[in-house]
Amino acid sequence: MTLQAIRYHRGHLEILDQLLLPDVSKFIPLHNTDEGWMAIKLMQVRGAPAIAIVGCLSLAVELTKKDFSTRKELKEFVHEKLNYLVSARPTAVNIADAAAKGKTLINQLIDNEDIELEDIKLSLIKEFENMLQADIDVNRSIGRYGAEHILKNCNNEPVMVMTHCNTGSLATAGYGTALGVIRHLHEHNKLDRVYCTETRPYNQGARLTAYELVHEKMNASLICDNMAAACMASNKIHAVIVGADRVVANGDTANKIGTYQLAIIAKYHNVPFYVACPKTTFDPNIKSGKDIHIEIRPEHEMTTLKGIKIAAAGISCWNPAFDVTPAELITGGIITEYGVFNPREIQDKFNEFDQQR
Ligand SMILES: CSC[C@H]1O[C@H](OP(=O)(O)O)[C@H](O)[C@@H]1O
Repeated sequence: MTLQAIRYHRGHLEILDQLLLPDVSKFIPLHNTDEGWMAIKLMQVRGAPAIAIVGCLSLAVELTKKDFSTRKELKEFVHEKLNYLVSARPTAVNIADAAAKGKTLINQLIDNEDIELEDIKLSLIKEFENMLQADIDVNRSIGRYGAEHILKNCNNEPVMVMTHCNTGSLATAGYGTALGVIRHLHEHNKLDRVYCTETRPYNQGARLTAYELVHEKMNASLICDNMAAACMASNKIHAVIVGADRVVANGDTANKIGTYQLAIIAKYHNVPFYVACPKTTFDPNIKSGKDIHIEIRPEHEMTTLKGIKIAAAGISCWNPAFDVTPAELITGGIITEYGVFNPREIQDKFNEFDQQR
C-alpha cells in the first residue's frame, strides 16, 4: 500500500500536511479554493499533478456547498476560482491545464439548455473527481513504459538508479511519475538500489522520497545533492529518473532546482537521463525553456530548517524552486503514459495522439 497525500469524498477534502513530514503525519481539511490556494502556496501539498488535483478538488468541495441562481453566476464563479488557483505557483503547468479543461467544460455545459443548472454543477464536480483515478492510471502506464525502456537497455538485469526531489505518491494522486518507474522496477524485482538526493532546501528527497522508499522497504540510499557526481563515479548507476513541472515544445524541461546539474553530471558519466511526466505536464504554448517562469521561493526556506537558523543572519539568498534542463541533456528520453520519446519529438508525438482520439 503506497502512501496517500489526498483524501477525498464528495464535499470533503483532506491533504497530508507535507511540511510536517516525516516526523508528523497529519491530514488537514480544505473547505474551499482559498484554503486550497494557500495549501499550494505554502507547499503543504506540492508536486505538479497533486497541485492540480488538490486545487480542483478544493473547488469541487466549494461547489458542493454553494447554490447558484443563474448559469452566468456559476460560469463566472468557476472561471474566477480556477484562475485564482492557477496563481498559487507559476512553474508547474498541470493546474493551468486542469483549469483550462474545467473552463472549457463549464462553457460547453452552460450553453446546453437541456441540462439543469444543478446538473451542470454536478458534471463539473465529477470531472474534477475523475482526476484522482485518472492520475493513478496514468502513473502506472508511466511506470511500466519507463521500467521496460530502462531494462531493455540493461539486459533486463536489476538496475541501480538515481532520482531527485519527490515524484511519488506524495506528489500525485498515487503511485508517482519518476518514482512510479522505480516502484514498477521494485515490484518486478528489477531494482538493485535507488539513490535519492536530499533536494535542498525543501528537502523533498530526504523528507518525502526517503519516507516513501522506507515505507515500501526498497533498497535505497539517501545522498546529499553535492554527492551526486561522486555517487555516479563510484557506482554503476544505470539511469537517472526525475519528474517535471513543465515540458515545453522543444523538449526543454523545468523541474526541481538541481535537476539541470544532475543532467550535466549524468551526461559526463554517460548515464541515461530520463524525465517522467504525464501529458498534462506538457505545455506546447511555450517554445523553449528560456521562456518558462521560474518560481522564486522565500529566503527563510533556505536559511532555516524547522525554525532553526542554518545560515548567517543578514545573508541574502537566491532561491529558485526550479531550473530548466535543455532537451539535449534528457538523453534517456521523456517517459509518458503513451511511451518513451525523444524530447525533440514530444510535441509531434502528443499531436499524433490527440489526432487519434
Ligand atoms: C510528479 S511531481 C513533479 C515535480 O514537482 C516537484 O516540485 P515541488 O515539490 O516544488 O512541487 C518536483 O519538481 C517534481 O519533480
